[in-house]
Amino acid sequence: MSTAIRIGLVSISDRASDGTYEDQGIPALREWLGRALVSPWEDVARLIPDERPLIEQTLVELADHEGCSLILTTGGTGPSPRDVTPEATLAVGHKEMPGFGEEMRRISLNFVPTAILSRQVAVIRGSCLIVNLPGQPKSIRETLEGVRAGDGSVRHVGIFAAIPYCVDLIGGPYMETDETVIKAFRPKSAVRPGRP
Ligand SMILES: Nc1ncnc2c1ncn2[C@@H]1O[C@H](COP(=O)(O)OP(=O)(O)OP(=O)(O)O)[C@@H](O)[C@H]1O
Ligand SMILES: Nc1nc2c(c(=O)[nH]1)N[C@H]1C(S)=C(S)[C@@H](COP(=O)(O)O)O[C@H]1N2
Repeated sequence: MSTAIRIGLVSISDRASDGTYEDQGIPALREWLGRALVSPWEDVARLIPDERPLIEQTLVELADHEGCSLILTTGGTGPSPRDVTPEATLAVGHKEMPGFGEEMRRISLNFVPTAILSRQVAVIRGSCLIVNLPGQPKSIRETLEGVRAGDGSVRHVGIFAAIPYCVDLIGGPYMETDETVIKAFRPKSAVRPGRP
């Protein structure tokens, strides 16, 4: 039995956190991970406003004290004055992982021309990978799972395909996925015997 990975889910929204509307970020993240992951996992969820010190403090708490190997944030990546998630993420990161942001913007352009307005980044802090997703709840599935053709075949692979191997490389638990949702890619040498 493999160790359950702890995944931080951080919804960053002024209006969801003050009750103006119901938060759909954390439910959407849970729903997608529930379909995508076949190995054990548990989440540590936080709903917070777009306040840079609070975002930094939350990311540090989840990475350093809650034992999260992966944190997914949603919201606050756009150009508005209150959108500061990328700045907070970069401030707590030890190493930037630019490929995630680049690839998410490419994937998202298949859905909306305003994809280029998302300044999303990803970083490694210690043994935790932190990835920003946009705030629109539907963008969670779009970026993690990618683009499908009308017949369900994959046209553009989602960024989650690269996350299990990245977590391996930083010392986290071995994550396995349901390949009908997202196929995790690992080099052959990194695939554990008896596992996909
Ligand atoms: N947590 C959320 N729950 C439900 N819908 C959301 C959430 N976050 C964002 N949205 C929707 O996605 C849109 C774009 O997200 P964005 O992060 O830019 O929010 P915003 O316009 O800065 O406002 P806020 O921070 O108050 O959610 C929002 O205007 C809202 O319609
Ligand atoms: N996949 C996907 N990416 C997306 C979107 C979307 O609907 N789907 N919305 C875009 C829009 S309209 C904005 S303003 C930016 C920033 O969103 P955020 O401030 O909610 O993080 O994400 C962009 N990326």
